[in-house]
Amino acid sequence: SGPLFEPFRLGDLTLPNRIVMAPLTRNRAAPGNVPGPLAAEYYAQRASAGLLISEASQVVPEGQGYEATPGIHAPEQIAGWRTVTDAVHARGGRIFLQLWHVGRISHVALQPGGQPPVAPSAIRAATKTFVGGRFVDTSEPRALDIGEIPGIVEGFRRGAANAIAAGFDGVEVHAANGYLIDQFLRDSTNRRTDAYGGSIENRARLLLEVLEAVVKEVGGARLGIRVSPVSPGNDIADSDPQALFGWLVPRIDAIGPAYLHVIEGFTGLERDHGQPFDYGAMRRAFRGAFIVNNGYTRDLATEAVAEGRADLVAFGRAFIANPDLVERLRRGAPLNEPDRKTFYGGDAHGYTDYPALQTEPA
Ligand SMILES: C=C(C(=O)O)c1ccccc1
Repeated sequence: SGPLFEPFRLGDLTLPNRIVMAPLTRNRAAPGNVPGPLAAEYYAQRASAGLLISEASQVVPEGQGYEATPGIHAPEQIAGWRTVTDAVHARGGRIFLQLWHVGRISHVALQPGGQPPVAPSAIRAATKTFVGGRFVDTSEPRALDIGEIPGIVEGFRRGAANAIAAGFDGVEVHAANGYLIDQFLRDSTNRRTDAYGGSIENRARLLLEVLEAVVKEVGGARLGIRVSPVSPGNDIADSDPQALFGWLVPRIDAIGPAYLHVIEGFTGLERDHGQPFDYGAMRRAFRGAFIVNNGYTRDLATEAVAEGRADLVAFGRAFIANPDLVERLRRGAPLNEPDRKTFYGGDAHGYTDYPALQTEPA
């Protein structure tokens, strides 16, 4: 039934197909930023994916930027995630957790002690976040002191260790979409004059330190990285993304992660957005698995895998609305349309109540 349904070896895992559930923020965590009561059901419903990647989960309290996103830094959060991984494994699934720190994409109301969000430099993002049921302007951040950076790296390492303790099969470092690590990578947001700013090598230092710490903790087989080379979302830009990633990818490759997950174009919008980017060069510079994402259809995904441009294809919105996306793609069945009004926040509606295809009567 086609290239998307060939098994694939990812680290120590055998994925039964090439279809990945992309990380999706759903803002349904319970108080204490614990996974919500429906999270286990939501992920278990989608366990037929080759690989599930969880919603982004903050590694430290100041890494939270939106209401009701789960953490992976407190014991009760680890316990909450354990119910999710147990439910996915009981259905024969495999799941990675996405490790997150939002940096400046936050608001003082979400910050411990109402402090300013942290960032590489004190440059406010021209964007909004969601607090108290309303969209509000992100707050003015403060620049991290160089002495605080080891604490950020430790936060990611600890989060990775906590994710494995919670039963995850691996972790994905979130280096995309204008969040903290991406803010360090780009010269529009990183104006530091110390060893973490200026040259590409300096701007990439935090990411590589995080990857080194996490790979030491969990091993390359259980490590993935997500990047978005040219997406402008969350008010991010760079003067030369091709040079940045041309320098970066061989060094990511040398650390030996199982996969590189690449968002093509503008996250959630057009794939051919703005400046052209040579994704093929990235694919050729990386020896691990290559996951592509953003607006893929069954045909586009089949072509990408058949032509060797990707090993795996991640689907976001399609997985929100189709718990049995794998079966629907296998059959070429029509897909449920996602309801954008219930993407962020709420209850079971638009979360665990999307229908699967009726299986033929036995
Ligand atoms: C973690 C997110 C990302 O990577 O874009 C996110 C956060 C809030 C809403 C949608 C997506």
